Parts: sequence; structure tokens; C-alpha cells
Amino acid sequence: MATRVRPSSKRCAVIGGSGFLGRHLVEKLLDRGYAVSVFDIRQGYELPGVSFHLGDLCDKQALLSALKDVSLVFHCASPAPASDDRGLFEKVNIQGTRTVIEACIESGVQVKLVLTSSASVVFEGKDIKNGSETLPYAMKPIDYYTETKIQQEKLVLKACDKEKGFLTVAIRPHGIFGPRDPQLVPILVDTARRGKMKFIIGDGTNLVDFTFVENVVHGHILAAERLRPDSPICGKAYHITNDEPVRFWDFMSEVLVGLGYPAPRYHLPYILVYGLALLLWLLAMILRPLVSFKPTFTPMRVALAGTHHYYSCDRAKEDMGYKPVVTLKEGITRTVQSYPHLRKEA
Ligand SMILES: NC(=O)C1=CN([C@@H]2O[C@H](COP(=O)(O)OP(=O)(O)OC[C@H]3O[C@@H](n4cnc5c(N)ncnc54)[C@H](OP(=O)(O)O)[C@@H]3O)[C@@H](O)[C@H]2O)C=CC1
Ligand SMILES: CC(C)CCC[C@@H](C)[C@H]1CC[C@H]2C3=C(CC[C@]12C)[C@@]1(C)CCC(=O)C[C@@H]1CC3
Repeated sequence: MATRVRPSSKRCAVIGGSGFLGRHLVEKLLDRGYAVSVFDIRQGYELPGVSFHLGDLCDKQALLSALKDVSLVFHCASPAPASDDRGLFEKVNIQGTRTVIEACIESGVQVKLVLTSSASVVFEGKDIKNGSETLPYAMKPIDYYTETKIQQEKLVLKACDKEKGFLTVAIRPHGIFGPRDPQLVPILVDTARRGKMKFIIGDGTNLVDFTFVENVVHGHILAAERLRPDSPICGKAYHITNDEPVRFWDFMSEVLVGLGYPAPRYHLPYILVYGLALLLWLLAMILRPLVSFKPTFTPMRVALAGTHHYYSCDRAKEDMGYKPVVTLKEGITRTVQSYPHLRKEA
């Protein structure tokens, strides 16, 4: 009978480790003495202590070689929400996550899987104020990305099996920002440079969670280290936020002004902008075979910009001792400083 090697508890794998969150997670894991195997479709950087395994997470054989001798797996790979490609989301977030689960189970005796889910799995485009993890999954998710993140989270939590030694947990961050973020600040600045950030959608008082990337990393590592058969976190989902809901438009203004752009000033009714965004989106879908254009103000972005959506992280505080490690103010300062190339030229 073949003997199985018990994996080193200080070796872990980060699927999606070349991405924004993944790389921050890898850096913190290295600080904490872990050796890290990154699995991704691209190699984003080089670091001592990190081995890269390039491949698609839908390919089980490729995954199995990256998970060799690993007892802890973080899964934070996903296509970008802006890609709006239903087939790709289904393939990567649903089929790919099934493959990740199978590979984890086949690869080791005791394996822990920490999934990066999203707080958006309960968001339907209507106000959520201090939402807890007891909220039901969205019946009408706002886009394909969210639809497949729901399926992905369900798969991972359902797979938790203490008898088989396969332990899972899902972290639900919201609005991650920080140095090297490829979407929030770059899209915001691009919109400002094209002169489209003059307007506030709605009355501007809607509160939202924006979460500094290091707090999201902290939540992942706490979850990984507390994930044991006797722990209450097995098979559960946890909101990880900055615990400082902020007005969406105050946050945007602070980042814009920090980078030298004017803050938006004029108000437009939410329902009008949402209706226009929906029309444009439909038009883009119909014309897709002939011309390709990507509207900036998608229905999803307008819904996120014009409603309340902030979440309670009390469950993470109680079960994992979570507390944000970087304040919103400090997070914004560090983020703005990290983008000198996006500053408005004088
Ligand atoms: N950013 C945010 O505000 C939030 C993000 N999340 C979740 O956090 C996670 C990380 O997001 P973020 O760091 O922003 O995203 P990134 O796009 O920066 O990182 C994801 C990484 O996964 C890679 N990847 C995509 N498809 C595959 C595949 N088939 N096989 C292997 N690797 C793949 C990407 O490569 P490539 O770049 O080439 O596509 C990228 O390197 C995601 O699961 C996302 O859903 C949740 C809440 C909020
Ligand atoms: C054009 C402007 C109205 C908005 C510019 C900023 C937006 C690009 C971002 C504001 C809120 C962000 C957000 C996400 C992506 C970037 C924003 C839309 C997510 C959709 C990323 C993935 C998730 O899981 C949820 C996030 C919610 C907030």
C-alpha cells in the first residue's frame, strides 16, 4: 500500500496568488514563516520562498502537482467582474471550484480550504444595512459574477467534512482597496480623466463598506489558523470588513482629491441613472456581434454607487477574534501614495 506523506503545516498554496488580493496574502504568509506555492494562469512577480505553478484551475492534474505536500489551500482566483463573460464565470467559478475541491480531497490526508467569496452574494441591488451572514443568498443576483460566486460559496461550504479531514470556510470581503488594486482606483481615475466623475448618483448619503486589503488578508489568515475540526468556523461564511461604513461618494471623493482630481458635485436621480445604465447595457449586448463597447456606468456599478451596502463582521469578531488592523483613513492614505502614476498632471 502506498504511504501518504503528511504535509508540512507551514506549506500552503494560494490559487490566484498572482492577483491583487492573492499577492498581498502571499506576502503576509511569507512574513509569518509559511512556504508558499502559487497556482495561477499567470506569474505576476518573483519572491524568495514562493514557487509558481502556472495553469488553469479547471485542470485537476495541474492543480494536483501544485498542491503536493500542502495542508492549507487559499482559493482567491476569479475572472474580473468587469469581464461580464457568463461562460467564463461558470467555467472558472463553478466548474473550476469543483475541481479545486476534488484536488484538495485527493491531495492529502488533512486539508483546509479557505475560499475568498464576496459579501455581494446577498446583494440584489437594494439597501443592505449592517447585514449579517444570516441573510439569504440573493435570489436575483446583480450580475453573472455574483451569480457564480453564490454557487461557488455553496459548493465549498457544503464540501466541509470533519470525518474525512477536509475543512472549509468562506471569507466574504467587500470593496477591497489598497496598493496594486487593478480595478477600483484605476477605473475611478480613468472615469475622472474622461470627465465623467462630475456627478453623484442619488443624494450621496448611502453607506458602503470599503475594506483595506491588509484587513482582508488578516481575516483569511485568522480563518486558516482557527480552522480545526473542533472550531465553530467549519463550513461557515464570514464577513470581513473595515468595520467603518463610509458614504460611497465621500470615499470616492477622498481618493480622487488625494490624487489631484476634483470631487463629484452635481446630483443625478438614482432611478434615472440606473435606467440609462440598463438601456446602455442592453444595447451593448444586442450590438455585441457588430461593435464592441463597454459602458463605464454598468447597472451593477450604478447599483453599488447608489445604495447602502454594509455588513456586520460581528461573527468574525466572536468566532475568530477578528479586528481590522488598518483604519480606513490610513488605508486611503497608503493607497493614494501607492499610485503616483495615476496622479493628475499639473
Ligand atoms: N476586489 C474586490 O473588491 C473583491 C474581490 N473579491 C474576491 O477576491 C478574490 C480575489 O480578487 P482580486 O484579487 O481582486 O482579483 P484579481 O483578478 O486581481 O486576482 C485573481 C487572480 O486569479 C487569476 N485567475 C483567473 N482565472 C483563473 C483560472 N482559470 N485559473 C487560475 N487562475 C486564474 C487571475 O489571472 P488574470 O488576472 O490573468 O485573470 C488573477 O491573477 C476573487 O475571488 C474575488 O471574487 C471579493 C470581494 C471583493
Ligand atoms: C464609475 C463609478 C460610478 C464607480 C467607480 C468605482 C467602481 C469601479 C468600484 C466601486 C465599488 C466597487 C466594488 C467592486 C468592483 C469595483 C467597484 C464597482 C466589486 C464588484 C468587486 C467584486 C466584489 O465581489 C464586490 C465588489 C463591490 C464593490
